[in-house]
Amino acid sequence: MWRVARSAASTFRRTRRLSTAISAPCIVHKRGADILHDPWFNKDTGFPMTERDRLGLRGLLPPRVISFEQQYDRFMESFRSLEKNTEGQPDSVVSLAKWRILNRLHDRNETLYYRVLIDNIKDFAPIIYTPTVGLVCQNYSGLFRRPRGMYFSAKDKGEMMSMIFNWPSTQVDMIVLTDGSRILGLGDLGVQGIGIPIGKLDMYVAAAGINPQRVLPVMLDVGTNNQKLLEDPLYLGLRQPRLEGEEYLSIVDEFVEAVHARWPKAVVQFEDFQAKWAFETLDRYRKKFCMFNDDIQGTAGVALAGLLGTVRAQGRPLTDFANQKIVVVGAGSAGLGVLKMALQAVSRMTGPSADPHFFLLDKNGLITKDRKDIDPAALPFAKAHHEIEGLGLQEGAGLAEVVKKVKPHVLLGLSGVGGIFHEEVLRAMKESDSVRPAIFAMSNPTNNAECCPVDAFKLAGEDIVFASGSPFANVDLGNGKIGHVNQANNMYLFPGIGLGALLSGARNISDTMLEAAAECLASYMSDDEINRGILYPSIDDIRDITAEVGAAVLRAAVAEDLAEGHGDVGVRELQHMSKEETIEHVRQNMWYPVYGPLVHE
Ligand SMILES: NC(=O)c1ccc[n+]([C@@H]2O[C@H](COP(=O)([O-])OP(=O)(O)OC[C@H]3O[C@@H](n4cnc5c(N)ncnc54)[C@H](O)[C@@H]3O)[C@@H](O)[C@H]2O)c1
Ligand SMILES: O=C(O)C[C@H](O)C(=O)O
Ligand SMILES: [Mg+2]
Repeated sequence: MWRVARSAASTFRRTRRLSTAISAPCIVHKRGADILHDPWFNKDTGFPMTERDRLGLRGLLPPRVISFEQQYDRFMESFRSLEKNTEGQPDSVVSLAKWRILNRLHDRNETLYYRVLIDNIKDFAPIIYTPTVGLVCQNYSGLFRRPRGMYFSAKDKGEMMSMIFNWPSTQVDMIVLTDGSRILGLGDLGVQGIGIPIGKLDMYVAAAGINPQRVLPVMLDVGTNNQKLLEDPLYLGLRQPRLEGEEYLSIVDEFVEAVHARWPKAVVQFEDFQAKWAFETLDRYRKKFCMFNDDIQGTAGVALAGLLGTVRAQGRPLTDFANQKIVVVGAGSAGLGVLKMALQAVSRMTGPSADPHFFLLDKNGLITKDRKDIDPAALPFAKAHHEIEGLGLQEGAGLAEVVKKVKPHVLLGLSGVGGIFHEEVLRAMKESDSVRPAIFAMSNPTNNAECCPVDAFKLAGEDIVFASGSPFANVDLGNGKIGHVNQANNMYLFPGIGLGALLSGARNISDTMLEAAAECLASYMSDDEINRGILYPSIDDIRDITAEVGAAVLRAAVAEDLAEGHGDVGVRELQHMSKEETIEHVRQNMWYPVYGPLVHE
């Protein structure tokens, strides 16, 4: 008989049971082996005898009943031995091995999977989410064993309204949708991009407590322009170039209508669409449905919270944000989203005639009003001749030159280009006009980060504030000093935005709701943390910060008259909740994984 040691290192949290999690019976329409093969209901050896009798499971399992806690410890032990056994092997091999062991558990027993994920989020987020999820997407066709989520392809035109009813769950609250055209900084990965909605929704379950039976990852396969994939005999997506123009939009329209016909109150998050479609679809749907684009809007809020934290770290009042010189590298969905929200923040501080000191670069260098065929979305941030002539800058100036001449307070990268903040650029940041310059290398995954923190602290100086999109270890600066590495990733906001929108029953997601989310994150950190260069909470606290962000978003929806209520809780009730009551209400509505009694019907 195997024995599971109750090791002191067990992370199983007995005290975390939330009152709503104390298991209401769960109705199951299956019996016997069908239950064991359904990860939503399966408890493996954890089925108590009475339940085995009730559900026709007697004899289908070994006789001994193993507790949830023992199962948990056994999984963690196999995970830790896998870590030991793969020591010294290439990072990609180790990461994929870790992803496989977690994915197998996900496929078998969702309750246990989400419990280990929640309790060990710091260790497991980099596997199920960024950066390993990028590697999984790159290798998806080879890794594919079981489907997860739904696939709507260009060949399904005219069928989507009936296809949506193939999804087995009666209720869906949260949908993450991609067309695979810009997966992290890895480009067009076609159908293989489904890994991103799956990873994002895992974060929704772990951070926002969305019931995993009510999430739906979706791939909209309109083809791919990735030649390597088109030539790969194992590629699982449509082997055709991407649809464009009206043909493309008609597919997205049909999907969105089908979803809203079946689940009118589901929140839809658009993720990793190439910039032109990211902006176009956001414009097209945001007033009609409860949706948002995470790369444009979620990222903007997280970056703004970090930028406001940077002002505090400099010992300046928040209103000084209006005077910060910020160089943004990358004028795509993320970079433009950040600048738009930053501009709104400056306008709130200084009035409509705000004149922020933002400099925007894309692959052709500094963007000015002299740029030919300028992207209209970049126009508000393009520099006029008179604004830069004193600095000796002109259209298309390179990054190193811009940094040397502008001496920015903040250098923020959302370019997708690894290492673009090279030595010359980082050394130039040492001459910044700020006492505490900030470097945000926000591109994902790890190899696409604009620089690594070791180089940043070494070349730009130990006083910098540093943030990256993918996780990196803190830097040992010697003399007992630590260079803190923040993870500026939209995971700090999208779960709360989605949860707040859902629980308010918002008709749509307004700028005010998104501002409320960003402000909540910005004010979460104490002065002491900020002084130590810590801009965001530890990922261990992600459930807590998500409850607060969710409440802030909900309250903003109510204040703006966008809320229609959710479930038994109507708008009136939401209106009468204090801030603390709203946070408690949000917490009470977060799903938490425990084995509840199963009742057959
Ligand atoms: N940390 C986060 O939370 C977060 C959120 C969203 C996006 N991202 C990351 O940001 C990156 C960009 O995402 P996006 O959606 O904006 O992509 P995008 O393709 O829409 O935009 C990329 C931009 O970078 C510019 N660029 C390319 N090469 C450049 C170069 N050599 N110098 C300067 N600019 C260059 C392009 O011209 C374009 O404007 C991706 O790596 C993505 O993973 C991170
Ligand atoms: O997925 C992430 O880690 C963040 C962001 O949405 C991205 O596209 O890089
Ligand atoms: Mg994204």
